[in-house]
Amino acid sequence: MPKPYVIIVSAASIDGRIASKTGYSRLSCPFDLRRLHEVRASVDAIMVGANTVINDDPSLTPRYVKAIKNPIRVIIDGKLRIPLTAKVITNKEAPTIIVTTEQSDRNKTAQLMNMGVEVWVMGKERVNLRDVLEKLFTEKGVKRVLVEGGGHLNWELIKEEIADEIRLTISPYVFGAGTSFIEGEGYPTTMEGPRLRLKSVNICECGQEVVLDYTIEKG
Ligand SMILES: NC(=O)c1ccc[n+]([C@@H]2O[C@H](COP(=O)([O-])OP(=O)(O)OC[C@H]3O[C@@H](n4cnc5c(N)ncnc54)[C@H](O)[C@@H]3O)[C@@H](O)[C@H]2O)c1
Ligand SMILES: Nc1nc(=O)c(N)c(NC[C@H](O)[C@H](O)[C@H](O)COP(=O)(O)O)[nH]1
Repeated sequence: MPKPYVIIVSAASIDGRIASKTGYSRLSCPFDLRRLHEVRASVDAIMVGANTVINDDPSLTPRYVKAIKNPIRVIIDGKLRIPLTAKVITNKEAPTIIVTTEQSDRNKTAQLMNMGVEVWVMGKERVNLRDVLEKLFTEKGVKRVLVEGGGHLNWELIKEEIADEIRLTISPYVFGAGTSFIEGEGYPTTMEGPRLRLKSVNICECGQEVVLDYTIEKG
């Protein structure tokens, strides 16, 4: 089945953390944020996990650049934990789809739908991310997806061999603990994980951050 091209973009400390142990996650400099918004403007959908919405309350709009359209916001939230006050729900600048499972509260589903949000139930206990991408492709015409984390969602997309490209900015900070860029049960050796191919390395305009771009080899 066809699926969209999937790019994961994050910023990490030099020890690979995208958030500290207290959930602090502002790592990108203004130049890097602008670069992130350029990617937002180039995609049809932006996907994040529930914890990223709960922690950061992002708008997920490409507002730092001139964009032709606002991409669809796709929130993966197996138990419908995100608050009804989240900007992805209350801010109507872009459509939002929340993807959940049969575990979620039906009342909350109804409330969300009343608030103009599309809710997709796609799985008994876990959302099947490949199905979500195929549905986005076939029903919404989504050809390119930007994934903005967090670590657990990133892991699932890597594990399921769904991600096509990784753009990781290394910022000049150390957290020593917290959420890793890719956070899951992990691979025992380099043999089990995906093979990455370096596409480009750039020093950010701020002079302190390094932007790594890797494609993920298939098969
Ligand atoms: N620095 C950065 O670039 C950056 C980017 C994004 C997020 N963050 C930070 O990362 C942290 C969040 O990361 P995280 O790893 O804790 O969470 P996450 O954002 O990856 O969300 C994980 C949650 O999403 C839901 N989910 C994901 N996949 C699912 C599936 N297949 N089925 C059902 N539900 C699913 C579940 O509720 C799960 O608990 C936050 O602190 C945020 O600030 C940093
Ligand atoms: N590339 C990147 N660098 C960061 O330093 C950071 N914190 C994120 N995090 C991604 C996550 O989705 C955030 O919540 C949004 O970056 C905030 O999104 P808004 O500007 O509010 O739309 N991403």
